Amino acid sequence: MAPARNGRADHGRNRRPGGPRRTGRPQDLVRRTAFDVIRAVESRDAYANLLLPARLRDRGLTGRDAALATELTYGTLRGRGTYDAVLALCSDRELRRIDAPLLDVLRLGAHQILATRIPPHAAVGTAVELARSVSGPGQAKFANAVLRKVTTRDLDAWLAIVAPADADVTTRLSVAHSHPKWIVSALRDALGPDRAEIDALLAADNARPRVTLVARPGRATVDELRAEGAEPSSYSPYAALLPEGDPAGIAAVREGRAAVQDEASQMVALALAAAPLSGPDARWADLCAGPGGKAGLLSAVAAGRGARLLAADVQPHRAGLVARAVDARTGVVVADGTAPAWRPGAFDRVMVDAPCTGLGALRRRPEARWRRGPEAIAELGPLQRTLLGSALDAVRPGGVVAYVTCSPHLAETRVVVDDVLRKRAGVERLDAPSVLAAVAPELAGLGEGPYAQFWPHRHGTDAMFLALLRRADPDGTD
Ligand SMILES: C[S@@+](CC[C@H](N)C(=O)[O-])C[C@H]1O[C@@H](n2cnc3c(N)ncnc32)[C@H](O)[C@@H]1O
Repeated sequence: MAPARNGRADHGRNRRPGGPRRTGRPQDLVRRTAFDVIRAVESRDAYANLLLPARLRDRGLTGRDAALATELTYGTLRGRGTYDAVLALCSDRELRRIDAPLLDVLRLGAHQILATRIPPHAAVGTAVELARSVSGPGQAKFANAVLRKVTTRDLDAWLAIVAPADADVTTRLSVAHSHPKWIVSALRDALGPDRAEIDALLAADNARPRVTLVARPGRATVDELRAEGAEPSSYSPYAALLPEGDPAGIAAVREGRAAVQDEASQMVALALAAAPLSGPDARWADLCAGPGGKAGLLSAVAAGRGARLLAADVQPHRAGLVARAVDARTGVVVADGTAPAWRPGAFDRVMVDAPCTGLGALRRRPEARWRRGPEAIAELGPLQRTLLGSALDAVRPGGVVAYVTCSPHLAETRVVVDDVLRKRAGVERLDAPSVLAAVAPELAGLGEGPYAQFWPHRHGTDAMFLALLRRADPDGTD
């Protein structure tokens, strides 16, 4: 059940030596910081994962203080759907009539009361102080009344009321796991009818993801990462898990020889490199390369095989990030993949990691689920289809295209591939689960094929989708 009860927060021990007092005062810097980030996310579409580290730095919050501020920010953003359902029952005002900043204070308070170990009286006290400084004394009284009601039950007891067992399944799951209904429906469609599995998936979306590193082959080794505290990982031969600490503390990461990269993201790049093809195998391309996760791995694998990668992105600053992730042999260009600057059939292997809703990475982007609605699917569909078509034009007969999304939504995955292939003869679907299993034999649970779908609750990775498509080669032997 969500929100995750994984809070390790202990407000009594979060005082910075010589810093402001932390409890019950407006200068409670930890909660203020969490509030400021939550507000910026809600009011000006800021990204928590970018803004929070900057605010922590500005305010000199480190160690336990930084960990608490991070937990409160992410936990509140993730759990918003559940907390709003509880707050609606505890408030004599409709939530839409509450000032937006005050509502954020209430959500932050509800998170502390229901999903952390912070004693309820301290959670209420600090939230009321925050409400006073944000909205004035009258609103602080209101916040006090609402949050005191929240303290009358624990999370399970509230869930029994706001997400009762006899409610319609999508509604119950949506409230209990704090996901918008349209996302619950889409995930159920993609995952299949198993009720326990959808529960597990939604819970996994609310858990903190582990930090996975990639040792870019030829530039760093997994042993080197392990010597600096990383642990073995399950699937990718280049992956290691970092149980704690800052990845930037590892020399290979600082030097760009290793990086933070989800393991499914590594595996889909390795699957493109491993897909069987006949004939030359020297020219590879990544049409949507920014910020360079998959291109960084592909360029290193290509270098080891005497091949060369061309990495493109339509956005100049993202192409700039790619240039920092790849080796010097790799070409990096600012180019629109739908209006290619390369001749047809120029490449042997092509990656198209299409822009998508990112529904497969909800663990990492706590606010993402509230940011866009189902209309995003329709908006992205034409671009996804055009990019896949361009990739199929860019690969030579006999060459292979990987179509990848960090989303399991059927309308962004198999429906896109099936639509494009329906209008195009001479393209074969390779069995992506088998190709992946050839890279990592213990990898299972990716679906029946020919497409492969990773899942957070099964694989501990993002929900990444992979289709491997090979152009027919009239002269080939396959
Ligand atoms: C899902 S991200 C790619 C992530 C990347 N492959 C990685 O592993 O780090 C999609 C990228 O496609 C780029 N993009 C969007 N439209 C594009 C287009 N028409 N041509 C090329 N790139 C495009 C975006 O700028 C974005 O960087």
